[in-house]
Amino acid sequence: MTHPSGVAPQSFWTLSAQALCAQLQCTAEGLTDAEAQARRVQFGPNSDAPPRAKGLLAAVGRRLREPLSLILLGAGAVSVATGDGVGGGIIVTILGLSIGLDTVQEGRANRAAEMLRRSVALRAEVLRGGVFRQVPVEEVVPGDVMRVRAGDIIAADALVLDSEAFTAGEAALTGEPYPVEKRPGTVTATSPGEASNALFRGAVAQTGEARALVVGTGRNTLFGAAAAVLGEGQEVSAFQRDMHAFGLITARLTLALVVVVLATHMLFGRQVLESLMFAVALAVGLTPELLPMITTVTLSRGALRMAGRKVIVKRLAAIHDLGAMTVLCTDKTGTLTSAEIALSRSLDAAGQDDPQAARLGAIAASLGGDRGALDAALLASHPDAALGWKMLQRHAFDFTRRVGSVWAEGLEGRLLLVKGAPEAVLALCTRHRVGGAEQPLGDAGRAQALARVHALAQDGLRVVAVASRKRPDTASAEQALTVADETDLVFEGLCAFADPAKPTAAAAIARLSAAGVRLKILSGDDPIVVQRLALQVGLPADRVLTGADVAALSDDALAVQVQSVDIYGRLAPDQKARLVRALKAHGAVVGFLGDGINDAPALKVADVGLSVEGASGVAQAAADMILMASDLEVVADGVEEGRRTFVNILKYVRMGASSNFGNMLSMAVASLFLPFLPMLPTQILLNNLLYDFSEIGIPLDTVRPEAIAQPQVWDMHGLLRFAGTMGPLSSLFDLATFGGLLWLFQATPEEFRTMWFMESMATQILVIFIIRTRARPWRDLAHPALVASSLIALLVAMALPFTPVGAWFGFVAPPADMLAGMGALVLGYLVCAQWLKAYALADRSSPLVPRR
Ligand SMILES: Nc1ncnc2c1ncn2[C@@H]1O[C@H](COP(=O)(O)OP(=O)(O)OP(=O)(O)O)[C@@H](O)[C@H]1O
Ligand SMILES: [Mg+2]
Repeated sequence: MTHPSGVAPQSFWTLSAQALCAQLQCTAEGLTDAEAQARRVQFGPNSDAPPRAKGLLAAVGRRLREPLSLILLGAGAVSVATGDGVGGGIIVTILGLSIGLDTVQEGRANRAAEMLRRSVALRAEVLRGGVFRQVPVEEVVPGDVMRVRAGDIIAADALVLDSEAFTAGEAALTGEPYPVEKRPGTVTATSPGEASNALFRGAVAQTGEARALVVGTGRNTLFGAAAAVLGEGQEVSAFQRDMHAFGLITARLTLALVVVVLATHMLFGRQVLESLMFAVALAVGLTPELLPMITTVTLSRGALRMAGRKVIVKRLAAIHDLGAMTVLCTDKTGTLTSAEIALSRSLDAAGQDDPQAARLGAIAASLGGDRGALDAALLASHPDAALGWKMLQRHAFDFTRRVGSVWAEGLEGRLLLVKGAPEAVLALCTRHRVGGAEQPLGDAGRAQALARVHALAQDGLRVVAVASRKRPDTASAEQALTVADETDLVFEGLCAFADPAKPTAAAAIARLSAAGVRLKILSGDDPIVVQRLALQVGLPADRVLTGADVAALSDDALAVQVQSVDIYGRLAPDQKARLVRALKAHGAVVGFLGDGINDAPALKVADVGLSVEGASGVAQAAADMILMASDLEVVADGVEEGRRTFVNILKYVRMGASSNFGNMLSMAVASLFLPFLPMLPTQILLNNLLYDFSEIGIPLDTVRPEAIAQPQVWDMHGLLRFAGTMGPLSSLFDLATFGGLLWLFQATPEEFRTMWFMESMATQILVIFIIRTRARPWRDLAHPALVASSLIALLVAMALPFTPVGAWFGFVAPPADMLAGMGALVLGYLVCAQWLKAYALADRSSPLVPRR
């Protein structure tokens, strides 16, 4: 078999199909399963990125290479070398345990998320063993015969074998702004822009259908990099940025603290190795090393729960964005309406009921239609309309001009059939058909026709106008149709479609609005139809903007208008995206829900792109989540899950920012004044491991409805306020502990360390039950898993000093009076924390919280 580089991707279109088949050792009949399998091995998966090492070993290796792990390993080795075998063993064991805990948890979470992602992976249709089958895009191999239809993203570089009205949008690849017609044939030009017989991976099929021979896959394609739309390469979300910023702050604080501690110890002439180990242990204690794991586990758990509620998450971080969403923009058809559009009336140019307009429309839909609902409804009304007709040329429906045409030959001779939005089509008509005869159409006639459209729209009917024209016989069938052909038309009549509101829509909108999510309709349809629908589903519809209005507004003016206007009609695809951008500019977190080719730009721009199963490939590729049922109820469910997920992540962050951080800080400070170390390095590491263990139940924790009633945004100020309140509280009790141990009980260094270990474990672990909720702890019970992980960790910490194992760590069994004192302090701390919590968690007045 020839290597892929045997086919020069730069100019494969200059070769014939036979020549390419010979090179690729295949036929135009496609591959068998066995051949495809072998080629998959030989050529690799059809994806942009080289497969990342995902094995267990790789995951462990990644963690071992982190600076803290390396330092710990070094510290362990030094301990062993200096004769402290037990100390070295403990360090390495603790490191191993914490890496193991992390890897297992995260690995499981990642696998679950990956399975979900795969279930909605884009598919391509290829000929295998003689029949067309849907396979994941990754499995397309050179030699496959692939079928591409309107709305698909083209999965591989391929040579067209046959095509029907097929056009492809290559704007992102070649820069050609308009869809280009693709048909079989020979091309001598080497420039890809002129390769009218070639399909390129990453282009978008706009209309029609084609079969093509795959010649290049994955990175062995002409525009491999530009085709990243197919892959999972994704921008960093606001949530990931915030998490990263938080990580950076803690890392800097940790580093500063460690340097200060180390320098001071040196200055005081303490033992170098011991001071170093102490500083390293502090750093380990301070680092929220579980944050990535907790985040991944919580998010993937959220993704699983969402899957149970019919939302499949493609990009995990988008779960948080969904919970933070303040505005949801949606397309109209299919989400607010049932999408089972049916033709309800066909009118002639004079407004009389007459099937001719629908019949002509059905011919055009049948010969050169898209996979949209309107064409489907036309076809359903006249299934046999196109019998005896054949298409010569077509000009693809253009969502910006809202006109499309087909040049067809049939019973009535050669006719150009044009259909589209009434105002657009009527503007191109100079005549209309009255009683079978063509008559001039003046401004008055056009106004009459538009008034009829208006009346139909008032009844909630969407209207499409149909026009025709004889094309001069001199025009050759080869000559492509252009905009210039769509002039001087004869207005044939109107087709009106019923597209009733979904019965569930109003309730779902009310639910979203109660949850702080404002809905806006961004439609390409007639503003009157959109407005009527808005009223039916309970949206304020007193003001409506059209595409023309939007185009006339400056960015600044638009940013103001979008705040108050919720209904938009006659929008072009890029205007949908512009509105989303305008909303984002004002700090809204914007979701977009849509299913069409015309929705893809807006889906990409939105913070959360939502699409529907069965939507066009471009829309699905641009989306972050796929709804398995096109229903706003499902979105509302997803929003809840997104918020629940975020609340749990925040619990972990808050824990780190208060008790844990406070304890480590107190220890660092104490080490400067005490004549001995307040805790041994191995004890700190153990402390940290047990604390980490206590928190692995957080992703499962329950969340009360009132905690997720409003959009959740990451609020750095709120977090600082929290840390600034709870941190000092923790330090206060640490001071009390130190003082009590030193002066009241005159504890030995060993007793001091043991007590301080026990006290800090108890406070750190137990405070989760206070922090996790705004309510009283006993009114909002934690999930059993969190209770279990916390209590187990606590039990181990409390029992250890009384066991022989404790002695390895340098613990001693403390006397009863010290224990009683400690119990009282822990209780006091928890009571104070509960009391201060209301202040620390006070509602922030963030500008991101939406108006109700
Ligand atoms: N296949 C078609 N043939 C003729 N006209 C069409 C066709 N598709 C769309 N149109 C016209 O273009 C307009 C905009 O298209 P469409 O309504 O699909 O946009 P949209 O933004 O997806 O709308 P919606 O919000 O209803 O989903 C339609 O109202 C109709 O007038
Ligand atoms: Mg639509």
